[in-house]
Amino acid sequence: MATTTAQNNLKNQLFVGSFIHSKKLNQLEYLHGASVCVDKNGKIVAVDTQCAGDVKKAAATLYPTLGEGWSEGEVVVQVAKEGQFFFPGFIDTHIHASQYPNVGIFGSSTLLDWLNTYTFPLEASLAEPAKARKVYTRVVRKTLSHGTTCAAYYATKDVASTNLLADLCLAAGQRALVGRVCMDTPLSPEYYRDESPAQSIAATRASIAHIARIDPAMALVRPVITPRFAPSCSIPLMQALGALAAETDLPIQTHISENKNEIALVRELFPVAATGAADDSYTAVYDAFGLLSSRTILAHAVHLSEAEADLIALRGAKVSHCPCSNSAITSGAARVRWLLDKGVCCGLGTDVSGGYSPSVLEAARLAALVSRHVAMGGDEAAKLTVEEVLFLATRGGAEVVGLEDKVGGFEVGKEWDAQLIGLGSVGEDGAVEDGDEDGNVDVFGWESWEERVAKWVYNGDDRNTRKVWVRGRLVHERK
Ligand SMILES: O=c1[nH]c(=O)c2nc[nH]c2[nH]1
Repeated sequence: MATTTAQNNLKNQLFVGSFIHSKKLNQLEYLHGASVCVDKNGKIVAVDTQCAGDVKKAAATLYPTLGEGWSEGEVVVQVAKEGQFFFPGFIDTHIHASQYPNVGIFGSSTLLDWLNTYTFPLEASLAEPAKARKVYTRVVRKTLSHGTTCAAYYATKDVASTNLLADLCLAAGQRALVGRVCMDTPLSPEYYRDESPAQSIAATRASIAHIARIDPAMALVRPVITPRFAPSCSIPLMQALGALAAETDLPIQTHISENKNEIALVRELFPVAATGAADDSYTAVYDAFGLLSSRTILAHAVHLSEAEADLIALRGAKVSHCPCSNSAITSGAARVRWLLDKGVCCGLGTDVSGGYSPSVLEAARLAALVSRHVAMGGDEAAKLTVEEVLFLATRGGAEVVGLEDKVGGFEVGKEWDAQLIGLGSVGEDGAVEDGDEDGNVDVFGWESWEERVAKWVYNGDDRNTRKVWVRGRLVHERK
């Protein structure tokens, strides 16, 4: 596996072959023998569905759309082989970069003891620069290798290493929201806690300023205001973070209603008399502090009441569904169909390291399985299809992180955030022909395209992710 760092001098590009992307929640569009032209800024300038996979024909139609100043020899052509397809990059709407070394390490814990036993000690240790560099370099490379072109990252409370994570995303060419984690209550140990609300805000501002310096246009990396979750933030800190969000218009990410003991704790720590909230629900607490808006990403949302889901829909806040973590640390089964039916926008989160896998494809697969458990619990309509989980992994995720105008599908005007997927093709002698001997997906040739995609969702992994681009730049290539 090799990850290519971002190239500085991007060329115009022509991609030719099969393209698959979500049209809507329950529909994938299959474009075969098509071509997509991407300009030097990484923007899709033209899509041709009529070229029958003929590069010359595609070039004749599409090159003029590049406008002035291009010449034929300068356009880089990438043709997907028979059976391969381009797919939009995955969007991980909730991942703790700082917890990556702990993937798979959670024993039999549940949220609150998991935080104390495994999570806070590791996160605190990343204040050591060399360790932070090692961990963050690895997590960015690893997620890119799984086709994650955009991630909403939690770092730690340490400003220097949070800034380093932003630097590394930019250098590797990964689109990212990077949040310095705010937490000032005794829920976390003294060695890993903000000294005061004022210090927490000052540190957050320092990280925001750094990210604004390294990527002023927020072309790739942007800051995200990150109250860890209500129990780790005091009332004055929650108020100050709400004010900061109003002042900066930045996105917000936090956790909500993941675990029943956590919900009871929120009720205890945030009585209505102290917050002025409309009621004593978890959602009303965020709302009372101006932290529930269309720019808010709420991870988990497992145990919401009817009224809370309605309030989330009303405010236009978004939900990051984290089926891997919700299963691993036994938080519960989020009712995604119920949220979608209420008009709540949902995406997928790996939630490393509550979740044991950094792969959004794995999150998609687990979203399908968890929805079947919800269905077996009595809600037959809860089952999510392959088309639906892939929508959540791409277009849904794009909306969750506020980038739906830029990424998530292959339309003119969007940026080329894409992955080239190759599945193992079984030959006459039973051997795999596609240089993919070690892959997990075997295609025999008689499957429909819908069946191939289903096999990818249920059996695929990073071995199928041959190339990955962000804003037109090749950021990962599997050798
Ligand atoms: O899954 C989770 N991971 C975390 O790090 C965390 N912190 C608060 N609540 C959390 N939930």
